[in-house]
Amino acid sequence: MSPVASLPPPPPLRASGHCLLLDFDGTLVDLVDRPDAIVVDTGLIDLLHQLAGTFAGRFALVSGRSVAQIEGFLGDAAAEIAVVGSHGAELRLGGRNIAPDRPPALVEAERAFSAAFAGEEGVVVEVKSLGVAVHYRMAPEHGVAARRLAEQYADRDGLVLQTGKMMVELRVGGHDKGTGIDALLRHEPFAGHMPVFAGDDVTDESGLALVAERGGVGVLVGAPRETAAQFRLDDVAAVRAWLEKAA
Ligand SMILES: O=P(O)(O)OC[C@H]1O[C@H](O[C@H]2O[C@H](CO)[C@@H](O)[C@H](O)[C@H]2O)[C@H](O)[C@@H](O)[C@@H]1O
Repeated sequence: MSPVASLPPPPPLRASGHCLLLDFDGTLVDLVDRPDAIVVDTGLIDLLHQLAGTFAGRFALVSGRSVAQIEGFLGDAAAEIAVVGSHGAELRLGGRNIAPDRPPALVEAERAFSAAFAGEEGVVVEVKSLGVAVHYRMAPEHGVAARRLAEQYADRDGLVLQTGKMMVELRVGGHDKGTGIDALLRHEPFAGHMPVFAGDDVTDESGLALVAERGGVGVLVGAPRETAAQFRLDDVAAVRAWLEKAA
């Protein structure tokens, strides 16, 4: 881990010998109040198409969202891109999906979250294929209660508690973005290529650490913090400007 210090911006992206892996929320799209309210503009869709071509298919999104959610946001563009979803638990590559079963305890947690926060304005319960999250960006005063409730369900059926930006989540354990990227790099066309990964959240740190271990390029997006990344960009706009130069 690098101490909190100023990291330089990343070098220009090179497709030759590299593969490109990008976090989604906070890296490619700006964070907004509600998980379903992100804006995927046509400029982003065009950029993703171009990057898939430039990297000859060695291009993946690595997200805490499920593969199905990413596909829903990207539409046809998703077909050309590999997706590591659900914090590393799911992999969709070449039209094939690899994912564990949904544990029954997630259904119970989903019911408990929905009951606890029903009618609480500003709290959003997000149901995912391998996780359930409580978002309190619009009502931060509910953060402590959300975490306490999540703690009650953590460890049931192997669920783990995952914190994120203004949210707490219960998700299938045994995976993280590092293990997800590791799995991806074992498959063609990614195998044998140096990974470049950019992400903003603490959940991206396992991915940044894995990439650093492999001698790849890790880019922290956002304010300086302790990180395994070697480079930093300020925000989504800076990430997109960096990607556009390569596309
Ligand atoms: O790994 P990521 O692709 O960065 O996904 C992480 C989480 O992103 C989403 O939540 C975050 O973005 C929301 C929309 O901007 C925002 O309202 C929320 O506060 C953020 O935490 C998504 O909803 C989660 O499922 C992902 O795990």
